[in-house]
Amino acid sequence: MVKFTVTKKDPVTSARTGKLETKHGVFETPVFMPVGTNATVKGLWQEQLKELGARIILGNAFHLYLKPGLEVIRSFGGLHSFMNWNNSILTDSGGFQVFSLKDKKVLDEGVLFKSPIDGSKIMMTPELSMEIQMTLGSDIAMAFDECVAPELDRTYAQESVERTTRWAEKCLAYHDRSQALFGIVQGAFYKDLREKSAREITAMDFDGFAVGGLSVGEPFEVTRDILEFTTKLLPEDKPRYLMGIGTPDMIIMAVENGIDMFDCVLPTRMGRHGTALTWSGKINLKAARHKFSKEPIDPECNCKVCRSYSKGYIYHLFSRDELLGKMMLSYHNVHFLLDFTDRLRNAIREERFLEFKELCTRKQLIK
Ligand SMILES: CC#C[C@H]1NC(N)=Nc2cc3[nH]c(NC)nc3cc21
Repeated sequence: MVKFTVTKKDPVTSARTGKLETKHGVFETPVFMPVGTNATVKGLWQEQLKELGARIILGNAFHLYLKPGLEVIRSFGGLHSFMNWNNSILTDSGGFQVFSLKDKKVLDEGVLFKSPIDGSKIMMTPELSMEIQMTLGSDIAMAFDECVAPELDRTYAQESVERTTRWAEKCLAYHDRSQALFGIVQGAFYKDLREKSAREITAMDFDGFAVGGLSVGEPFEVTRDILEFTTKLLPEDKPRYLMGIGTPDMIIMAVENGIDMFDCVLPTRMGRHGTALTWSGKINLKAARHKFSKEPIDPECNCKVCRSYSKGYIYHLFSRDELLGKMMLSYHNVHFLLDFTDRLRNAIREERFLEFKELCTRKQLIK
């Protein structure tokens, strides 16, 4: 179970702060959750995540079911002890991952696909997704949903919303509630389908609600419009989670619309490719202009990388494709987003949210 309380509401916007308690600790929201798909946040080890202040990370039912598999996870007594992480974990259900596989078949009982690891046939069902997540022992599990490409026609989008609702009912019927269970609202970019999905999913006994299927390449204004519409349909007293977002402009927009939780692979993915997030925007550490720079990545950042290493050194590491360069930028970017979210939370608490948003606009962190 999770205990969620709203602790402060912004007087002007839907932004709020909250407190979320799981059996692995208490943390404040809005919260950024680093993604640790294969039981690792790529490029950082758990002590570094802890020192950066990460209080909850993501795992993934689909990936962990394929490898190392449930037998190994069971033998370690769950994901927390397997990866030696004693803060909170949210596991995704696999819905999004199976959706991205090319040769899959969506049936009423679930999704039939070939394992990308050994080609074996697997039927991922709502029940199997729940079994996997209960075995992982995460603090928060996600319902198994059908993810569709947003450009799909309305007819299929409607069928998919109906399937996601039926699968949500199966998840609730099967789950033993040994962990919190969140429902996921779908409906692509159709407001009437978003309303239908929100009405059906929030009528069920979930501990929190996620909005899926946004920030998949659509214009920012479309994301904002659909998110504003959908979030208003979610109960105020339960956590609201926007899946898969994590750039400063998306975070500000999501929080302004009442979102409490968000996750994104971007900080570590961008880190591995040489891009750093800074308080004056993104910089590419592979650019030759940094070759002789004695400066830190970001003079406004107090992370260990910015306190000890120069852009010139990191440029050199990337020029030799050295592992350490990727690790340093991943560390810095995760720190940046956790620090950004901390400052955002403080701004809401002190009724300075719009001031903070204005500061981010001036710094060209957001549009
Ligand atoms: C359609 C849909 C949907 C959501 N369903 C589940 N189970 N997980 C997700 C993970 C995501 N990551 C990103 N990144 C952009 N978007 C996501 C959306 C979902």
